[in-house]
Amino acid sequence: MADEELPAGWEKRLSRSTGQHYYLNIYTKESQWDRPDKPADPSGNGKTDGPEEVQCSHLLVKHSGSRRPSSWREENITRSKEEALDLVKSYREQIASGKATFAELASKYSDCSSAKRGGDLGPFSRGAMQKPFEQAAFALKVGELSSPVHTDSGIHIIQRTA
Ligand SMILES: Cn1nc(-c2ccccc2)cc1C(=O)N[C@H](Cc1nc2ccccc2[nH]1)C(=O)O
Repeated sequence: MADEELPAGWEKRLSRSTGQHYYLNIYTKESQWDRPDKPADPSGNGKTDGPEEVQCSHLLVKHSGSRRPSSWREENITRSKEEALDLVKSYREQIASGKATFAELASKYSDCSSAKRGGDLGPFSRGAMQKPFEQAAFALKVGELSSPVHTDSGIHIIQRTA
């Protein structure tokens, strides 16, 4: 069945990381997960809610409940969520205390394929990543390290780099 016409001013986009569709207001570049039922507001509210785009690195520790409990490091990931959280806290402590750099630990221990780039995900705008990750990333100042962030992929530490 043909996809129903979208109200004027909206574009349907596909999120690279979640595989879900989201909707972009072509005037304000704001995005939303819910399908719009009225034309996009061209004026927006005039206020910008922080940056349009951020760049982040992350270190992901997957667990048995992850959406895809497999990675370049381990074909079948069986650790529990609690064990994953303990690991994430330990990595965060090593980075925060200067014992290791973010890139050193991400390239060795991250269960995301971005490990090969020291965890760098490149720049992304709202709507591109799973919501909990997006909310945490856009709340960080440049250089700041997040607390552990839970998504369907596992448990992340995020560092905003730009
Ligand atoms: C969103 N993304 N970008 C890359 C990436 C980016 C740059 C270079 C190589 C890979 C990999 C991924 C990705 O979804 N990886 C998944 C794990 C994952 N899930 C995420 C959820 C949010 C943000 C990053 C995430 N990474 C995987 O490898 O199973």
